Formats: sequence, structure tokens, C-alpha cells
Amino acid sequence: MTTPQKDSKTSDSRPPNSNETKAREAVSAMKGLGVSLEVVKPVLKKLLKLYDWNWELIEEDNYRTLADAIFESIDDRKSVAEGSTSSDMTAVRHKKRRQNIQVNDNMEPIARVTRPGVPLENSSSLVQRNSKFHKDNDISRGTEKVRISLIDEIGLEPPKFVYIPQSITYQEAFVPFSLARISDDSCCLRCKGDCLSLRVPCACSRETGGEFAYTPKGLLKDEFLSACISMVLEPQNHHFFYCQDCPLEKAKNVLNPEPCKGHVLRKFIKECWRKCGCTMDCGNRVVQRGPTCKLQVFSTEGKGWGVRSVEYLPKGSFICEYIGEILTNTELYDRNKQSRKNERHTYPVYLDADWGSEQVLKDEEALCLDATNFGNVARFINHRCFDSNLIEIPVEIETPDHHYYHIAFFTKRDIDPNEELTWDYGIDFADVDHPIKAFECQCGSPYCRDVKRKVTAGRTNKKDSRARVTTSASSSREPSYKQVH
Ligand SMILES: C[S@@+](CC[C@H](N)C(=O)[O-])C[C@H]1O[C@@H](n2cnc3c(N)ncnc32)[C@H](O)[C@@H]1O
Repeated sequence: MTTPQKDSKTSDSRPPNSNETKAREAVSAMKGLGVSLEVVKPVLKKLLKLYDWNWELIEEDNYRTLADAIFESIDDRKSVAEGSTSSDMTAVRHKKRRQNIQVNDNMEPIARVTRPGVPLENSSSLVQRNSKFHKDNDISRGTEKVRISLIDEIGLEPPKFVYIPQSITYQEAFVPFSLARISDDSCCLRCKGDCLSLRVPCACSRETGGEFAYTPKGLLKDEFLSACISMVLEPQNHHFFYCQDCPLEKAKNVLNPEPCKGHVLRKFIKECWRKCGCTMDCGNRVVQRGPTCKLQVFSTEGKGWGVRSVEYLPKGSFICEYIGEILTNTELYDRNKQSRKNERHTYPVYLDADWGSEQVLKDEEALCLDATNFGNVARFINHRCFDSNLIEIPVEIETPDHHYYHIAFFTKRDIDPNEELTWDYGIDFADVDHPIKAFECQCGSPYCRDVKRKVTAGRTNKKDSRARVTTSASSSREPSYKQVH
């Protein structure tokens, strides 16, 4: 996101094409809200005139003023059609805002009324105008280091869940964290400061082949990221584990489970932790420090809530962890049995990266994360088949025992401001035996695997040839994590 200028200069003092760049950024931000260039252009022009080309006022709070004005202009057009004069009110509101701008001797604006970082409640807000639009300044209730806002532009039901920044066991899950489980030679007792600055990487890099997974800027190294992406996109080229008694198959059919379909052997990141001598600023502690980018939960068309980043994110950035209640598979199975049809647990993710390494897994060791009732921002990340912009990577932090581990989301490529963040849930849309029915996929990917939906859509649009692509993509994407839907 463009940083507001501190001295509120007018257009005259900007470099010649600065206005053009800013206008392009504004149009792109509005495009993210589904507003076309034709609609944005006249409103933006009017606002710039009204605010004496003070871009700060237009850009603040992620272009809220502009969004406000656009929706007001749409309302106005409706009102004119209905014979009322709400446009007068709109002009008064913007005039009032302008009157609050302090000006210098040349009548140039010198200070902004709303300071950067002002809480959303205090700023002009699209959602405040209409009580049916829900908004929240920070859904994490201060439990994260950064605020996670929520904005609704279509009148969605507010989400019902409790925000937790770290996963917590519900009851039966066996998740033992103890110093005794970490052997002295699998941590870095003697390190000091930042392990990434060592000439010879410490023991904590062993899991990632003797090199740390992160760069000094806190991004995932390209090579490591590419290897992880390949494991998800081309699992047939990687090693599979087969359980003798697969918890996933048991969840589908307890009495007569099918043989294990295999779980791909995933790459893990291992972060330094409590037994290590390095500091909390050590470059090998990224996921455990929690999200640092500006995330926003927003209303999507057809997929409920979704998540976007309001700022640009480079490839390999850590976004957030998938947080929820840690359940045993049996507990999840019981929950699903008890819930009524429309209250299904649609937010669990299996922690299956280690299931096949033991012949028979004890019930309390086959774990999953259920974010239905307790979770973090990740519970709002929607699915996209195949070409999602996020990847989920297992991370070992507190325990070398991979029955429990963290699932961390990283960007697969550079991300533009306001682009929706998505991950591939690994759903097999053709799996009719799945205990919970999959949703009708609206991901919009040319590689969408929801063949049935494509076939139905194809009946109304025979030119849609994507179903063919879908089939081939589907056969090469055997998920290692399965999200239950
Ligand atoms: C983990 S939640 C994601 C957040 C969810 N959209 C919400 O409003 O809370 C998963 C649910 O989101 C919806 N969803 C996610 N991705 C979707 C997609 N590509 N197409 C349609 N619905 C989707 C489905 O209802 C799914 O059961």
C-alpha cells in the first residue's frame, strides 16, 4: 500500500507522473472490491478536486474515503431514480471533511485530520453507514501483534467463533511438550543471537538439510519453497507413506475402512525453540512470532468470508498459521456425527504428515485442527484449486514428535495489495464417500477440479472447455493434507 506523504503536499510538488501512479493504485484497489474503472474514474476525479489533490485523505485506511464515495454515488443514483436528494447530504459530508483540513498561507493543505493508524471506528466508514454491514477493527481482540480487520460490503452474517492465536487441545489429543523430548544435539543450546548469521549452520538446520529454510529477510528460500510446491502439485514424484490402519479411511468408514491411499512425505521447517540459546529475534524463528502482515477478512462473492492482505507481499512471506482446537480423529468423527446437517465442522485439517511412519497409529496420536469454534484468521482462507497463491508447510517447533506440528501458510509468489489469499485444500471433489459433502467450488481457477460443477456449468456454456483441464489437474493432485468439508 502506498505510504501517505507526511507533509500533505499538493499535486504541484509531486514528480510529474506521481498522480498517475497513485490513480492507477487507487483503481487497482477498487478493482479488488469489484468496482470497475468506469465507476471509479469520475468519483476519484471529483474527490481529488474536493480535497485539493490531497492523496493522503483518499488513500488512508486502505482507500476507505474513495470506497465510501463510490458507494454513495451508487446510492445517489438509486435515490435520484427514487426521487430523493441524498446527493446533497453526500456533498455536505465531504465538504465538512474538507473544512477540517488545515491550510498554509498559499491555501495548500498542511495537515491531515485523520492520522495514520486511527482506529477504523473513528474514520469515515462504508460499513458504518448501514448497520446490516458488519465490521470489526480487530477480530483478534488484541491477541495478535498486528490488527486483523474485518470488512463486509454485501451484508454477510458476522462469523461466530472465538479468536485464539495459538492452538489448544480440546481433550484427548496427546500433545506432550517437554524439554526432555528434545535431545541436546537436536537443538542449539550453545548458540547466541541470530543463528542465521552463523558461518556453519547450527543443529536446528539439520531437518532442512543443513541449511536454514529462511533468508535473513524472513522469507522462505526459493529452493525450499519450490521443493514444497512440487510436493503438493506433483506428489506422484515424491515418497508416499502408507498406514496399515489409516485414520483418514477410518473416519470415512469405521467398520470397513479402505486401504490407505498414501500420505506424501512432506518437508518440514524446524524452528529454534526454548531449549536453544539464540534470541527471540533469531532468523530461524518466524512462525512462532505470529503474523506480521496487514491481513483483512472481507466478504467475497459466493464463498462467504475470505482473507486478503492490504499490502504487497513478496514471494516466500509467512502469512499465518492454521490455528484451531487440537482434536483426535475420533473426537472429530464424534463431533461430525453429533452436528446437524447445516452445522458441520467445515474447518478441520488433518495433521497427517507423520501418519504413515508408524504401522498402527494410536487414536490419541492421529490429530487434526478444528477451527470451527476456536481459530484464527486462517479459518477464513478460501480454497483455490491448483494455482492458489499460498502453500501450507509443516513446521516443527516445540516437539520433534511429528504427530503434532504447526501448519504455516507462505506466499507462493508476489502478492498484490487486496488480492485474495487462497490455498488448495486438497479436496477430492469426486470422493462421494467422504463423510462430509464438499462444497460447490467457486474458485475461478482454470484448473478447477470440481468437474461436476463444471459439467453443470458447461450445459449452460458449452464453450467452457475447462472441464478437460480439470480432469488432468485432478489426477495429479493427491493431497497430503485433507481438509474436511
Ligand atoms: C475454511 S472455510 C473458509 C472461510 C469461509 N468462506 C467463511 O465464510 O467462513 C471453508 C468454507 O468456505 C467456503 N469456501 C471456501 N473455498 C470455496 C470455494 N473455492 N468455493 C466455494 N466455497 C468456498 C465453503 O463453504 C467452505 O466450506
